[in-house]
Amino acid sequence: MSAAALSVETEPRETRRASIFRRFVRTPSGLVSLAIVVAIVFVAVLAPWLAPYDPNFVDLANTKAPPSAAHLLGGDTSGRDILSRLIWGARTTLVGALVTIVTALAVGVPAGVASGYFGGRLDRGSSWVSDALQAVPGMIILLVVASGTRSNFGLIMATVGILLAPGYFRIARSTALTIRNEPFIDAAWVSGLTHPRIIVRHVLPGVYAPIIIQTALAAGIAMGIQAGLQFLGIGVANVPSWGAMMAEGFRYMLASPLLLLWPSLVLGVTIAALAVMGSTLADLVRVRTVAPRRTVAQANAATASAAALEYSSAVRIDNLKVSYGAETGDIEVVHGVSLEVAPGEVLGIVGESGSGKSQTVFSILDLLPAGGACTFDGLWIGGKPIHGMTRRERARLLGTQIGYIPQEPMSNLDPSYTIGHQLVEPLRSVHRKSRTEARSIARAMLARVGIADVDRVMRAYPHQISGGMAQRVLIAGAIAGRPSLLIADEPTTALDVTVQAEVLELLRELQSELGMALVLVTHNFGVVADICDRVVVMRNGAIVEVNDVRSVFSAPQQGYTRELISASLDNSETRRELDAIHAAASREA
Ligand SMILES: Nc1ncnc2c1ncn2[C@@H]1O[C@H](COP(=O)(O)OP(=O)(O)OP(=O)(O)O)[C@@H](O)[C@H]1O
Repeated sequence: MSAAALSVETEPRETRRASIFRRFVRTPSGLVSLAIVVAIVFVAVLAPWLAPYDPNFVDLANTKAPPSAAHLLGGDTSGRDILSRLIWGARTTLVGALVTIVTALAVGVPAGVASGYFGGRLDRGSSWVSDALQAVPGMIILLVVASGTRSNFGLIMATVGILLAPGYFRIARSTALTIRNEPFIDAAWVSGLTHPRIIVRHVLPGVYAPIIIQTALAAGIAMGIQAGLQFLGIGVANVPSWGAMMAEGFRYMLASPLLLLWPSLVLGVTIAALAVMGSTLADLVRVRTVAPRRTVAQANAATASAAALEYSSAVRIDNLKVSYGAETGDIEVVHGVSLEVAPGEVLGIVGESGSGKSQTVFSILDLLPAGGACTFDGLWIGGKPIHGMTRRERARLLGTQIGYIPQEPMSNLDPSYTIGHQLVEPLRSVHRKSRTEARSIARAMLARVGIADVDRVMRAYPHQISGGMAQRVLIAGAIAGRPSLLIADEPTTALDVTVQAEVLELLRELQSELGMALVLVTHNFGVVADICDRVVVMRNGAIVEVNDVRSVFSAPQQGYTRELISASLDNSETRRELDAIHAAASREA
């Protein structure tokens, strides 16, 4: 591992946002639409200074007058200056759209994010409400609200916001659902972050781009609805509005077509500019869409019959059973597994694919996939009984007492944040360190796991570092809280052969230096021989053999264990072989 692996230049988050803005204004459609929207906002804000006349000032000599030097757009049917009314109408239109958007955002986004993130009954309930809202006839609701509130325009526009909220709900829900299933969310949870913090730090940044796009489009829709209502005569008569001007123009369309043309033109151009702005942004912003992986499941309450005894073990689980619901009934995939790891001991859990290794450690971590449920007679972590604890209490052990190193390093890091941020955040929120202290611990941890160029890695985004480096970063994060138990689920499987040896060596060093118990899930007996004190062999969801490593190799009790050992040693490199490969590679370099 060297700093050379960090060849790509680092690009801070702000720079990326700035580059989207630059690309947006470089496209002709982006530049023109933005210029129009900014101009309308400018006119609305400065209406009292820009309007040449009072918008309600009646000059009978100016009735239906054509454009002139004194009245650039002419006069309306009451002799009021059309330009002044259009300028003030911009203000009414923008304020109305703002009320709608703020309401729709405030209702739709939190509900959508919570629904997608937490799922379950909350999701079903909120989705039902959202579908119901979409099914109601909006115009009738608006007319009822208008008559019931004596045309209170603020309330009417807020009602439009509620009717538009399902659009925001759907976008926020689907984005949160996608992000929720990313491994880095589980990794954040395992590092001890709370749900609100994960939502704010990891989910909302993914939601904001599609929401901005939706807002541009919804603002146009809100203006259209507002004009439609004003066209029907809903609104305050002495407040100039584009919709009311259109209604008046419509009545005199044949005799004085300009009366209809001006308000239609400004409304049409504004809505079109917002629509173009939204679609240009949508083209530029790449919204992450990743296939769902796994979600945290509700573990069944333990059928804990064991007394609340304390043990001196780092972890002990008795009679673990894991099952998944299927149409034909529950399918049990782990059948009564019991194991115990002493403080400072390294236990390997080995077995072929599908033997139940990951399900066993996920049960200990309370991270079973959706649909999975586990029962056990007792679970103790750090000697303390865990059965009977709430999920929240169990979650507090993650990142403090238990560290977790996942299989795929890259997908367990949030691509939107720098490595430094992802290491510092749990230290600040879980371990209550100050920013400076957290940064210095993160730097020290990175140096400890063998990262040469700590400063650059702190500033780098996950895609700018290699897989081996990402795994070192995750190891640094897992040990930062000084856990007494470290669980590593095939931590080297996704890495190059040469890097695998280095990462194993690092794990071994850290384990003995920090005196942690280590549970290492692997399918490779070479890894077991290299690092473990004791090994549990699993097959078809059950333990078939438990022994110390020396005995397992010298006198395996089961034919299955013998097969696994010979398959591992035939097909894959032991660490010594890996070391030899690595040494040769270094000599050549
Ligand atoms: N989400 C799920 N739904 C249903 N069954 C599952 C699910 N996840 C795992 N299983 C089943 O549980 C059993 C044990 O899987 P587990 O992931 O623990 O295997 P493993 O030994 O860790 O394998 P690998 O080395 O491939 O990760 C398998 O039969 C698998 O099909």
